Amino acid sequence: MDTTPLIQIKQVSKQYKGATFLSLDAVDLQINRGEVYGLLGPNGAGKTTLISILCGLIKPTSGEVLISGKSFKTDDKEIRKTIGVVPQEYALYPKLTAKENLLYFGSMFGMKKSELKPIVSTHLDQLGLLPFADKKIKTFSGGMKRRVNLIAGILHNPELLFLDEPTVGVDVQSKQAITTKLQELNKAGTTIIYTSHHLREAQDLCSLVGIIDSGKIIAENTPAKLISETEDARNLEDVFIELTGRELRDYA
Ligand SMILES: Nc1ncnc2c1ncn2[C@@H]1O[C@H](COP(=O)(O)OP(=O)(O)OP(=O)(O)O)[C@@H](O)[C@H]1O
Repeated sequence: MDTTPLIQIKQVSKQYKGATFLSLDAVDLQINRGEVYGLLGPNGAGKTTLISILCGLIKPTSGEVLISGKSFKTDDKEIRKTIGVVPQEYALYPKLTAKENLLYFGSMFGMKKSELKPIVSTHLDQLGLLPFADKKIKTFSGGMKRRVNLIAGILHNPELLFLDEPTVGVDVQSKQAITTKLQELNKAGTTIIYTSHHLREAQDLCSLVGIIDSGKIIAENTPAKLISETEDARNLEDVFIELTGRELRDYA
């Protein structure tokens, strides 16, 4: 069995061009296979920045990221085959149907149409979307688009899946369909790293939680340990407020 940590983040910092501050400040993190890791933090904490670096979308200013011991600097293509990315913004074409979108995204992973068709149908079915497979995305609700967005990231059965707020702005039914699907993927062996502002959801879903604030990881543990080790905390929201404070985090 491969005992190399799936993700190693060593002293990763990020200062965007023109910025006067660090969006990530010397982050060290190690994530093992099989985890559902929730990256939680207030607005502007650095969650999207960290996840974007981990999936190779942007480069850190300094520090090192290793995925299965490999670096994007030398093994970019190889790493990309093993990861799936579900971004915060929809990556879907509104004028194409759900099925057409998914066949297109699957082809980007080098998958053949004949191979893709049954995979697309299975995922659409499991997420309650099979009756809408041939309808254009522009007619879909937010929750339906989020579910198609998720499928687009998992067609190639990635070993490691990154999701940036996969349940933002969806109704309870869609939220449940998405979290159930994530649990099934994890059971089947996919390691999941995701960001969310839904702390109740993260408490139920995550095996490990990292709380990030001002570009630094300020706490990391299982949800149960974080709750039991924080005085008077009844849930993850209490822990979050205790660690990050009540002050509003508006930024522009
Ligand atoms: N492209 C960019 N250029 C300059 N600054 C940026 C850029 N993207 C993000 N930032 C800044 O970096 C900091 C971290 O932003 P990031 O989007 O990673 O936070 P977040 O935790 O994902 O926030 P949210 O919960 O609001 O999505 C913020 O101060 C943000 O303004």
